[in-house]
Order: sequence, then C-alpha cells, then structure tokens
Amino acid sequence: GRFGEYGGRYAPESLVEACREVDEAFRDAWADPGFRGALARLLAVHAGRPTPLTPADRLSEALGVRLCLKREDLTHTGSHKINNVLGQALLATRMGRRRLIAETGAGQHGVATATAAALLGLEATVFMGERDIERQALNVFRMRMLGAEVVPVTAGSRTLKDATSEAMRHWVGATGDSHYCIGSVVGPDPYPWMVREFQRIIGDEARAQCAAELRTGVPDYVVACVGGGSNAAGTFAGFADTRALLVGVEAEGGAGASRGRLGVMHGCRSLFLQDDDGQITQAHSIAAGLDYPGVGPEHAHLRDLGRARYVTVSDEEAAAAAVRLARTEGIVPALESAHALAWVIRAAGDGELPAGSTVLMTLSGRGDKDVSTLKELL
Ligand SMILES: C[C@@H](c1c[nH]c2ccccc12)[C@H](N)C(=O)O
Repeated sequence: GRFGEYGGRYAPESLVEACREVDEAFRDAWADPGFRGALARLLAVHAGRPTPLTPADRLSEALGVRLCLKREDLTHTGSHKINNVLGQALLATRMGRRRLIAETGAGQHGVATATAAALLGLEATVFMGERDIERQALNVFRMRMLGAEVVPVTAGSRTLKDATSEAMRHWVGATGDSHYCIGSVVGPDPYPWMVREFQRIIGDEARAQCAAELRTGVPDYVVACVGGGSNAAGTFAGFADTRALLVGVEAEGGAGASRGRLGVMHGCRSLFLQDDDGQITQAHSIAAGLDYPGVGPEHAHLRDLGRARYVTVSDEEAAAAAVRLARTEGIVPALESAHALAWVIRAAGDGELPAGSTVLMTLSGRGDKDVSTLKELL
C-alpha cells in the first residue's frame, strides 16, 4: 500500500464501505480547484494562514545553529489541528453529512472539531475518556460552548485510545449522516493519507518561506514532535523531495515510532506500544497531546525507509525547553511542541547538530493550556 507494509483498512465491514466513500469523495475533492479554493479561503479568513516562519535569533545565538520556527501556535484555536478539521468539515459538507464525530484525549482535537462544525453549520459529537474529561475540564467547557456534544467514555483506560475506539464504534451506526473526523494521521485508509494532505499546508508554506529566508533555501534539518504524528507528517511532506534530514521527536512514555512494535489498532497496521501478549499499553507524557500509544503508518514507513529519524526526549527536557523558549524568544510553546525543541537543544549541545546547521522546527501549538503544568515545574 501507500506506506509499505503499514496502513490498510482493518475495520469492521460497515466501516470499510464508509471509508471507501470517504476515499472516493476525498480524491474527487482534492482534484477539484473549487474545493481547494474554498479550503484555502477558510484557512486564510478563519484560521489566519499563512503562519509566520519566525527566526529564533536569541536562541539560535545561544545554541550555535540557525533555528526558524513554523508558527502553528498562531492559528485560530492555537494549534495545527485547525488545518485538518477545516478540510474534513468541508469534505463532510460536500458528502452531504450533517454531523462530525470525533475522538479526543487532550481535548485539542475536540475543540478544533467543534470549532469547524460551528463554522460550517454541522453538529459535532466528541468522544472523550472520562479520565480526560476530569483532567481537561477547560477544553470540555470550550467544546460545549462551541455547541458540541461531549460523550464520556468509561471503557478501558478511559483515555484517548478508548475514546477513538468508541468514536469508530458509534460511526458504524451513523455512516449515513455523519462523517468521522479523526484527529491525526492514524486510523483506516484513507485517513492517514488524507489528514497528511490537509496538514501539508504547514510544509508547503514552510518550504516557500525557507526558500526566501535561508541562504541555502532548504534547511539542513526539519524537526517536529510526534504524537499520532500529524503536524510532523504535514511538515515533512513539504521537504520529502529535498536532502533535509527529517527528525520526529516523541515523548519517552509515548514513543510509538521509537519503541512500538507492529500491530493493528483503530483500523490501521502500524507501530504500537504493546506488551508481550499484544495488549496495547498506556502512553504516559507530560504533554497530553502526545497521549497516543502508537504512531501513524506513514512515520513507521519513513522510519523503515531511513528517510526520517525518530528520537525521544524526557518530560524534564521538554519542560525545560518550554521555559527556555519563553524566556529567550517570548513564546510559550505547547508542551507537545516543546519536545521538538528539547531535541534541538540536546543535539546542539552534544554536537549531533553541527554548529551553523539550519533547522526548521514546527511549533505545533501554543502553551496557554499548559501553564498550570509548567507552574509546578518552575
Ligand atoms: C493529538 C490529538 C489526537 C486526537 N485524536 C488522535 C488520534 C491519534 C493520535 C493523536 C490524536 C490529541 N491527543 C487530542 O486528544 O486532541
């Protein structure tokens, strides 16, 4: 398939048919200048694109590299997720669906889905683990404020993994009037490819901005954090045909690409954290948005091809990186994005990143949501 031995459509029969419809509709839409134009307009007037490429001059000076930040934290709702949900909401409308179904753990994708649904006049039903509802009360309030129905999930670990399973189970009975709006480059085909295509606006914009900003036109390194992997997949897509070295940075406690093993979950064959009996184990990270115990099939494939490297950083390194960016550049990053910066700081320090290297790093989200977590660490 598209991603070598990974990917596929390992879903119940009724979902296979629903996924085939999504695949057909997306191919048709993605080839239609009318759809592309409508999406570009939404991304401009509602999401605030293009996002800046910010040279981090003071931090670059301290690290001895040339670091530029792709500012997805400056989009509406504060992360790259809006790129995906606007695309899927527009596609759902084109398919004549009147409701979006979504899963969320940290709540970010839930808020983004609720935002897109409100904007396009669709209903939104978001499945969220009961444990996460307690931990992410602010995002639950936001979703309800935006008119979404938040459905508590009490199965299993009551977190993102189970919320995703529950959302897909619900879709089985609602394929006629609902579109499943997944939050990352995971799930049954065509989702990993479709979500990467919606997120490639990050990489395509950054490619043009680097051509103008960097003497060499293409950065030596392209770095992004990886939970399910959607902001990284979108960023990498803009540089796949260049000699830029691609680095995906995972949380030590949620390292699907770095420590996962071949398995099938949520309709997709990829790398997942699992015990010797094949039971998927729980991800642990200071960053709620890296809470997925696996990684998208495209990243598994890029790892096997040697086209991208996947590394992990600790909670402590990520928290320290967040504080350092705040105090040297005046930007408070999402803890998820701080994982990418933590690797840049480590690698610049131990020489893995040669002095003078040019580095493009996607700042996938803003850190307002993480202030209480960071407060305990300061
Ligand atoms: C990253 C995002 C997310 C939402 N749905 C996902 C599915 C697989 C992997 C990640 C996600 C986040 N965990 C959230 O709950 O919003």
